[in-house]
Amino acid sequence: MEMTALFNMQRELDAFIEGSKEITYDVFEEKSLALLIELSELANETRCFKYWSTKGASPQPVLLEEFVDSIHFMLSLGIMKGFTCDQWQGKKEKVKLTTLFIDTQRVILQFIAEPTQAHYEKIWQNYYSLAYNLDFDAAAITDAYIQKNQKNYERQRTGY
Ligand SMILES: O=c1ccn([C@H]2C[C@H](O)[C@@H](COP(=O)(O)OP(=O)(O)OP(=O)(O)O)O2)c(=O)[nH]1
Repeated sequence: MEMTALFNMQRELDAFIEGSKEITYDVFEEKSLALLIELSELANETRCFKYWSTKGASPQPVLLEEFVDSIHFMLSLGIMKGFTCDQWQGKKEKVKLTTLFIDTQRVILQFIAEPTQAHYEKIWQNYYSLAYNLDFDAAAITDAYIQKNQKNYERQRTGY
């Protein structure tokens, strides 16, 4: 998946948010924690680990919105550190979701401890697997990203 357009949209959104909230300090840790939380919110909506319950996953649009919140913070962290992901690729392999969520938490924590391009790419690969295992295709992700990106502007404008 081609990512240049999304990186550009994210750069503009970040500048808008940081301007409107007058952010003058380094928010790398804040964005990193936000990413971990968005990942957990997605896991929670899939309910994949809730062996104690018979209730199923939330509807696909709910999962997709949680997913693209993570994508916002992934793009944003890359922009902060000068890292890219020109072609988003990964494995097309059905795996156990719970294991994949834990592994993704692990690679995010690795990146936070040591923010390198290699660690950054590893997170993108995990998110590719998440997308594949949750049946999101490139077009659906792009559409949902654009929609949430617009919503984020509206929220800033309405004093969120
Ligand atoms: O510098 C930033 C800060 C935030 N966001 C975006 C990412 C995400 O899409 C949204 C924050 O997530 P969410 O919408 O879940 O925010 P929340 O404050 O947790 O929402 P709620 O109060 O509805 O739970 O803001 C950015 O893109 N760049």
